[in-house]
Amino acid sequence: MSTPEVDWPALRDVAREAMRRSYSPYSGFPVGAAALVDDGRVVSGCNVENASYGVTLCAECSLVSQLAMTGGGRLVAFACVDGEGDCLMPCGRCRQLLYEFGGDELLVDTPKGIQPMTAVLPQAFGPQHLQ
Ligand SMILES: O=c1ccn([C@H]2C[C@H](O)[C@@H](CO)O2)c(=O)[nH]1
Ligand SMILES: [Zn+2]
Repeated sequence: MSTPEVDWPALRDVAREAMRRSYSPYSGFPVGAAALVDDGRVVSGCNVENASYGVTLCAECSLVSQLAMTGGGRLVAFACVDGEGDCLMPCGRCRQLLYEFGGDELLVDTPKGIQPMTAVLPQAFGPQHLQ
């Protein structure tokens, strides 16, 4: 899929649905994430917090778990929303997490428009560096 057809409004809606499943009693900051997979599947996730705050899982963690558990594949488009349903940038750790499964071509919904991972995580470290 070189220039993937992405239904961004639909992907954002899936992220908003996922956000409603958030377990975030400590921050009060629910997050939902959704991604299109190269076989047409859509995977999603929400943040899951913990009384030991640092153990918290970002929404992207649950998304990549769902990716693996539903058959793997490559991420081609990603959207993340906050509790208002507005576009949210993934944290630094999650950019790395997404890079593993989407690489440079992964398209990310940002407040500045749709951007490739090369803009979201420039000069990324990835599996290619372990060769
Ligand atoms: O990329 C991000 C950034 C933050 N959060 C969550 C973690 C925490 O539960 C809350 C506040 O940081 O937002 C995510 O799920 N993804
Ligand atoms: Zn994160």
